[in-house]
Amino acid sequence: MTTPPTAPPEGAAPHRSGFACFVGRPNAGKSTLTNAIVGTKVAITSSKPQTTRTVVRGIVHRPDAQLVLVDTPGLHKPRTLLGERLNDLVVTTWAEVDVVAVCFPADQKPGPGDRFLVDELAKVRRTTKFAIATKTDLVTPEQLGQHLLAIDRLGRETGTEWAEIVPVSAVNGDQVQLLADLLVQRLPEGPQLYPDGDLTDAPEEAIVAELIREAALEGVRDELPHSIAVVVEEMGLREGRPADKPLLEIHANLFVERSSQKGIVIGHKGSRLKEVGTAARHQITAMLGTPVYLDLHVKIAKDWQRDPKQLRRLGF
Ligand SMILES: Nc1nc2c(ncn2[C@@H]2O[C@H](COP(=O)(O)OP(=O)(O)OP(=O)(O)O)[C@@H](O)[C@H]2O)c(=O)[nH]1
Repeated sequence: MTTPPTAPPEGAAPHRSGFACFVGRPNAGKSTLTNAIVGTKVAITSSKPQTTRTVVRGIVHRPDAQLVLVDTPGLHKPRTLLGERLNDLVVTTWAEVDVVAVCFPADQKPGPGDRFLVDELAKVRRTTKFAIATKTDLVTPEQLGQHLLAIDRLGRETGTEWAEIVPVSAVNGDQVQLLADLLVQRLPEGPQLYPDGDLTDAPEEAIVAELIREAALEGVRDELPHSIAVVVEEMGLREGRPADKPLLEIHANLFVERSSQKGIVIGHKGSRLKEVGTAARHQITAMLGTPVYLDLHVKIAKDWQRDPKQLRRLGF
């Protein structure tokens, strides 16, 4: 029997591929760790990731594996129905990835916010859970020991089984490679999900556009399966705001193909567009950590999916 050309050489470890996501309180060190694992160039793909509600933050390409790091919006104690629905969305995403890694900064004791997050995570049965003690360079070995014990305790108290508890410092690179290896070990066998070259610098505009598109598709996916495109026209911090009260101002256009679709997106007297705006705003705020002013306009780009010029304009 001949071996198919795609099979790994005999004795070689099988190629693995899959998704992991870092979660944790604001400032836990998630982005810095992502950068450390992926390399200096954090990447995002233009193609749609397999999981629907996530944004690809970076891709680790290795001969033996492809590890795709995705972002989910932050989890918050829900005060409103929308808040609850956003949290449900996060939990759904956790169920779609292979590993969720909770970051606990070593210079802070795990608190009620961490417990809430871990409690929610515990509901996601199948996904592998890692605990990461981040910023280990900021504490003494004794303090780190206490921290690891606290993480272990939190796991037991919430019924969460940590597959690994890994201390890392993204700043001095300590244990970052080990963490990458441990994550890869938990990925299923599978081919590369993205081509090697499929990386560009991560523009926050792309993330924002994707979040708006997701919000706009919510509930109308069947009616408008692929007809919505979003382009962020302008995005920047509003000038003249105090440093501790930044406001991210975003102007975006939502393109549909026909006027009937415009009606669906806008809704009765604009009610639906308002909901879309609110949901997107919450998502963007949760993702980027800055309060957002979002200005959304719906436009028709006739049959954009069939028009190469329009497609380019819309970033495809
Ligand atoms: N000393 C030290 N500082 C770190 C380390 N990792 C991150 N930091 C710092 O901690 C702060 C927060 O790091 P981020 O990576 O932005 O944290 P984050 O979890 O992505 O934050 P949000 O985007 O707010 O959720 C930054 O000032 C980092 O420089 C580390 O390993 N050691």
